[in-house]
Amino acid sequence: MKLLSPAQTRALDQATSEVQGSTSLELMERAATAVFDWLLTELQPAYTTPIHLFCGPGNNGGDGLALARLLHGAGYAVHVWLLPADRHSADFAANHHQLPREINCQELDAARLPDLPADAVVVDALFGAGLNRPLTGLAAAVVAHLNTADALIVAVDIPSGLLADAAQEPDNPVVRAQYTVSFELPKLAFLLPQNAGFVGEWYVLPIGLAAEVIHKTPVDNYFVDAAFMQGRLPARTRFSHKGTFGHALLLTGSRGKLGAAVLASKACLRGGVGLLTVQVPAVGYDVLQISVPEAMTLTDSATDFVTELPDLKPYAAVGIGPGLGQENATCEALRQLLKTARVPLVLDADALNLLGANRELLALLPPDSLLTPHPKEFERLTGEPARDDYHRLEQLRTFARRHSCYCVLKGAYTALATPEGTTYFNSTGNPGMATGGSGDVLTGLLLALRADKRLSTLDAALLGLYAHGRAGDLAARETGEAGLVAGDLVRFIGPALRELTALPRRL
Ligand SMILES: NC(=O)C1=CN([C@@H]2O[C@H](COP(=O)(O)OP(=O)(O)OC[C@H]3O[C@@H](n4cnc5c(N)ncnc54)[C@H](OP(=O)(O)O)[C@@H]3O)[C@@H](O)[C@H]2O)[C@@H](O)CC1
Ligand SMILES: Nc1ncnc2c1ncn2[C@@H]1O[C@H](COP(=O)(O)OP(=O)(O)O)[C@@H](O)[C@H]1O
Ligand SMILES: [K+]
Repeated sequence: MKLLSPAQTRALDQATSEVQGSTSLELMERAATAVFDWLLTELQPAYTTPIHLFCGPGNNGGDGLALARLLHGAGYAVHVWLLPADRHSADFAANHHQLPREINCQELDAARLPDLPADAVVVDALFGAGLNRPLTGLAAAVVAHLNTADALIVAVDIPSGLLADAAQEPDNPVVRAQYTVSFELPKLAFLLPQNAGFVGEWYVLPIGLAAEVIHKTPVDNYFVDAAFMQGRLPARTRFSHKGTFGHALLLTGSRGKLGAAVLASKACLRGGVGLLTVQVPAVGYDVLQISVPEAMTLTDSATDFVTELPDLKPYAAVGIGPGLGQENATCEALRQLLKTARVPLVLDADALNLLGANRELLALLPPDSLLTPHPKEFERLTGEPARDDYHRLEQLRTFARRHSCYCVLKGAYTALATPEGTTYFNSTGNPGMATGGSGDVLTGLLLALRADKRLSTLDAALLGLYAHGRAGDLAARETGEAGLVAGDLVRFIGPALRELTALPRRL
């Protein structure tokens, strides 16, 4: 799915009306009906549940008024609160006109803001995508009032006061919703940790906006969902052999961190690599041979950490980082790798920390390298703390462009920035994956996919991120989130990849 800017969303609304020969008022009715259906299905309010709709002067308020009419028509107890304004949008006015007289509808007054009991549902339809400045005065007072209430808050399109795709001052008034119900496409704001307390759990409801217009709209940001990924992994042909899927080399492990080596190795094998060779310090030889018999093991001349590079000729891709440690000799091996590698590289964990501590090495990164930092590792890479999540995304884009690499920023909606300036946000995964070793599993899986010559760098990265999160979702069904450990992810890589495999062509 594409992530559109507010200006593009407005243009899409207009183009939809033109292409479909419908009016914007009809579009508003579709939007309100979608929220109505969602409310009844997901929240299942009792007929006695008080539903308070707070409506602003624009089309977001118009959505709220149309929703109030639909809820009232279905027999629910609604109360409409209007934010006084000099000007109203035409579709607001049309829906205001259509509001049945029996509905209790009042203007908001700062001196007498309504009581909102804990069992009430509040619908926040004050401001949506049209927000162009921080809320002040009565609007700000209403937001503060909603935020102190115990009622359940459902934001229409976006919590009022929040910008759809840009940073704002931390103390700007913004509604803290439990649910946000948006239309057709998600908004960038929903994907950033700093907004989680405002957005709550979010839903995107299809309202039939023109698919052909969305298709033609150029964007920098994508939300990677199942439809986007379906069939991206080519099926294996009958006569495939080990060579088809590549021979990967993984440089990993140090004393006390061989678990990372084992997890990454297992993930690489489950990711479908043809052959895997793992270079570990001597202390890791028995561990690897016994835990991962499918992998070949090379031992370093050093006992406790990796210091050497084997001859790189046999390998289709090289991964480095999990459990590696940051010894000087390891850094030299990394430098050697960056200088000599002519095949795809996947760099993670301590390999990134070494890059951060020796930033001159960044100039040696071969083009199309894949880096997988979490936010702290990313900060070490750039050496500049991010002001907020938007700034960090900007840094990510700049980094990927400047170093011609594919850079991942791991988290709840892991972002992948490409050298061309596009950012992809992964949709799979769950908080159960916030457990030691999850990242090592990702590195192994990505290494397997980079060794597969059938895949572009972008497809390998997207498949790896999506399948890793999906493996987490499948695992959590069995273990629950708290009980999930990184080894469980390994078990579900196969099923996750199977879901993404292209079906044979049929007539
Ligand atoms: N996406 C879709 O497909 C569909 C979208 N639909 C709905 O339309 C919504 C967007 O509606 P919208 O453009 O009328 O803007 P909205 O957010 O109601 O603001 C209204 C006006 O408020 C003003 N204003 C701005 N900031 C302010 C502030 N801080 N304090 C005070 N005033 C402020 C500003 O006017 P100004 O004062 O600048 O002239 C602005 O124009 C969208 O979120 C969704 O709910 C559906 O109906 C159909 C399908
Ligand atoms: N709340 C979450 N939702 C989805 N994925 C998550 C969440 N928390 C962590 N993850 C995923 O788990 C992995 C953790 O990686 P990392 O921080 O490197 O862990 P480690 O260093 O312990 O291996 C990342 O791929 C990240 O995207
Ligand atoms: K809103």
